[in-house]
Amino acid sequence: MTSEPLGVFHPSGRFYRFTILIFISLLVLGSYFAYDSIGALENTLMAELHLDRSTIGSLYTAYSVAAIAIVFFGGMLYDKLGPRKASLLFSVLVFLGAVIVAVAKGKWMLIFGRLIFGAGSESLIVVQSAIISRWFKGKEMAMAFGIALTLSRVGTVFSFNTEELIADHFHSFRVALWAAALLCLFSVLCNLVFIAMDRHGEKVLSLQKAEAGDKIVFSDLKKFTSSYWFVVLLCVTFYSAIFPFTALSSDMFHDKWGIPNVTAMSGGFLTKVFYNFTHMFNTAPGITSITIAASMIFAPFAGGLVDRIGRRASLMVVGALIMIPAHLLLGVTHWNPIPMMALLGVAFVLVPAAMWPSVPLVVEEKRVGTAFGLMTAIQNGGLALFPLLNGWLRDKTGTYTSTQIMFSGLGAAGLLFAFLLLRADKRHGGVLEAGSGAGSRGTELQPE
Ligand SMILES: N[C@@H](Cc1c[nH]cn1)C(=O)NCC(=O)O
Repeated sequence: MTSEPLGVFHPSGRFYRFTILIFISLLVLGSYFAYDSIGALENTLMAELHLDRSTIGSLYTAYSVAAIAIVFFGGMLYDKLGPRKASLLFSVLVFLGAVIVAVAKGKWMLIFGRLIFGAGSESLIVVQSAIISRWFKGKEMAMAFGIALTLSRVGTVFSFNTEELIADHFHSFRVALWAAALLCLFSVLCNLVFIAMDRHGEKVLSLQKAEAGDKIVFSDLKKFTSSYWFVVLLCVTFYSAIFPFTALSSDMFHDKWGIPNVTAMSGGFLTKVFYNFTHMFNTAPGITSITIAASMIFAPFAGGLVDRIGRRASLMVVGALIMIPAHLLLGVTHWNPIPMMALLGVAFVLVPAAMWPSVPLVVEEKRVGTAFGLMTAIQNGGLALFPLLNGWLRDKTGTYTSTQIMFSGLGAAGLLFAFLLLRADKRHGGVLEAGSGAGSRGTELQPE
């Protein structure tokens, strides 16, 4: 009997797998754009809505508080709906939250919008991680995470480089916030394509029904090894020194170095966008986005490298180490900030590329959902606290020196956790340091 050749677009093939990856990545494009639209528009928002920096920080805090609550209590919802319906529900929440932010008349409505937005957005990111693990298990997993990060970062980089421009061009910051909401709607449409492809793939490949992504199963907590906990601790310290920093860094570049928010340029809107991108190093939000652009460009290559050489814990050590001088020099010197932002960019390439794909390697397969959910909840604890502290310290002291020392300290704590991870991984057989072929999925791991 001759077997039918499988088409190029068969769910078991690479082409199908990577196409589905594109849509699962675009699922969060809008939310990444909208997440940082606050940071990108901070000077305009502060002027137009009479907000202080602590309030800008509190908009990030509201996002993370909602995220922590939903990740802990949203488990039942996942159980009932499954990730496809849940992803749809959460992407609609993201869109709704972005709309509320766009129409908000003052601080409290903005905070309410960010709460709704955060509840949807972080859950969507966890579903995304669980789906990537499911489609790329034992395949190009770190590279897949890298590609997903790249497409997410496109949202962030565009946010920092177009939002002020949109507000400036249309003489209204609301148009810029509506642009963010529209992009969230685009992500809802991408979600529909992903759902169709995932359902088809599941049927054709007789895949196990997709499990709930992020339900926290409390009895699982004591089953996790120290390697997992060190990854989580590094995650919270590392990201607390990145996103809360970028939330206000455009203001720092404007305030401390006098760098403008948009380039003075006449012409049509698209000409201005193009000019702004090509002169990214001349604007405060553009300089903020250097770090993110580095991660956007290099994440898939770093992921491919991690798949091949392993050395995940060592790369996390290097990334955390680089962060310490980069933040410190931004705080205590008046040197050109671009090289420091580039250094932070290197850290932002290395650590996420090695960290997120490490999770499925250090926990048992059936606990991957819990592991990602818990890590996201704890990460958001830092993302809730540090933007507030950043804004508060800046408002109190009148400079960003103390906040930069704080971020540098977070880098030092991250370095300590990365070293402890390296040591714990040695004890657990070096699964994180192993390259392709040599690494196991850690199913034999036992709690200490
Ligand atoms: N939990 C997110 C936070 C975020 C940033 N922008 C939108 N949400 C996260 O940490 N994602 C991983 C990453 O490296 O961006």
